[in-house]
Amino acid sequence: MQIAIINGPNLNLLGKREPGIYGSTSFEEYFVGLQAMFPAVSFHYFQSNVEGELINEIQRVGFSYDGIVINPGGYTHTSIALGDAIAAITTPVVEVHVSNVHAREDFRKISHVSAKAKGTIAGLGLMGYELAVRALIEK
Ligand SMILES: O=C1C[C@@](O)(C(=O)O)C[C@@H](O)[C@@H]1O
Repeated sequence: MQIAIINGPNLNLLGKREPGIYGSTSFEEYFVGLQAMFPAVSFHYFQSNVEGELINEIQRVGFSYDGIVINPGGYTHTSIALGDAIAAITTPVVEVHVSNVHAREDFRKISHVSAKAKGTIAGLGLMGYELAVRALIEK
């Protein structure tokens, strides 16, 4: 089983960035444990701060992989093109947010991705990624 994890802008700074909101673990550290939790899954990790690169990656994996876990970062709230890319592909997508976007500024309550995703997990920290993987495996 092949699952792609796609992280959007500023998520390369997890662990350093606003640790009170996003925690003090980097994604790279967390990813080691995540892979150990699901030995039967072949993971591919991609992070970019560039909207078009995220769309290219969604298109690249979106017709052959078994699942995509995406945290689109700030593009969640602004990018119609990212939502369109998720609507265009056949691979199921689970949207993850480390923080509880519904308990923060109003602009974070809007997502151009949620309606195109199988489901959304928000506010459970990095654990959201493992829950998303479980959902993709069990569906
Ligand atoms: O960059 C991010 C991270 C985020 O997607 C999260 O994981 O909580 C929430 C977004 O609002 C924010 O722009």
